[in-house]
Amino acid sequence: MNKDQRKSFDVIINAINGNQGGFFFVYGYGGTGNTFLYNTLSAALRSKGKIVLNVASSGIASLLLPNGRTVQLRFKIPLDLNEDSVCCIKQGTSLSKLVCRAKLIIWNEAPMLNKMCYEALDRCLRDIVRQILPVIPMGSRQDIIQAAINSSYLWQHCNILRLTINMRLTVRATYTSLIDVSHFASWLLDIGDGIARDSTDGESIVVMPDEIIIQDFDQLVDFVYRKLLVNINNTSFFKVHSILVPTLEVVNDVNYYNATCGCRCENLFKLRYFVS
Ligand SMILES: Nc1ncnc2c1ncn2[C@@H]1O[C@H](COP(=O)(O)OP(=O)(O)OP(=O)(O)O)[C@@H](O)[C@H]1O
Repeated sequence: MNKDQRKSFDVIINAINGNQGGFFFVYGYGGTGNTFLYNTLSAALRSKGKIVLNVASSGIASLLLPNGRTVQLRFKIPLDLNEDSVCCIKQGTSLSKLVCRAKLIIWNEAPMLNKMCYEALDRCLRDIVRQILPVIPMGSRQDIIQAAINSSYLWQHCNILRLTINMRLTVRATYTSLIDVSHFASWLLDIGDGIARDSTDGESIVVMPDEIIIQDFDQLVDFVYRKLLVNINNTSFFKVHSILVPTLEVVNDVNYYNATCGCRCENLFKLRYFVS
């Protein structure tokens, strides 16, 4: 573990070993090793026979944790929430016993959900014991802030632990490429923080450096599916080579390119995102 991960690990493990209880928020942007830390915590506690409940706000995020479940499934959080909602866990059931015996609940991608989810779990637990914000359809900026975890009454009890080292970029970097990598990591952070360019009005134009731009499909397909024809029947090759694109039109363009160059690539996922 790096020093940030070690510090967070120790704070959480000490709180568990000392039976102090606690509510922690691990604050780290993508690649700083959040998942690595959760997996290490789970393994450390489970290896001593302690119960860890790994949950996540989405099905995809739950797959990243050992025995992960969605939070709605694990804690029976109602889908239609209001400020008085509680989880549908009945006293005396095996689920309530499991939750009571758990030493740690790890909630991956927590800020994605409305604060009413945590508050429902909090009420239920009282009875029996730089990420994506919640999606509010057609909601304004104020609506989203109002629904976010840090607007909850629980936030004042939260101990914030920070992860700052981008492990995804540094783990395989050679000593000489570390400087480039750290520049790239801080550029990514500036984009996330909205300070890569002037953004006083909430919008800004970010100029992408030439070296990270792929100009045409030839280059793109060659870059992602190098040695494609050799691996055409190798399913594990396609598990680790995918192209994410912003719109359906680009999916069609890339598929068309692949089809016409004699290659069938079915691993083309589309990703819609909005930059504001
Ligand atoms: N202490 C570490 N030692 C070695 N490798 C590490 C360490 N921490 C993280 N990594 C590696 O760095 C990469 C990114 O880590 P991880 O997936 O945990 O980040 P993350 O913050 O969860 O990212 P994201 O939010 O984008 O999923 C992974 O390949 C992971 O194995």
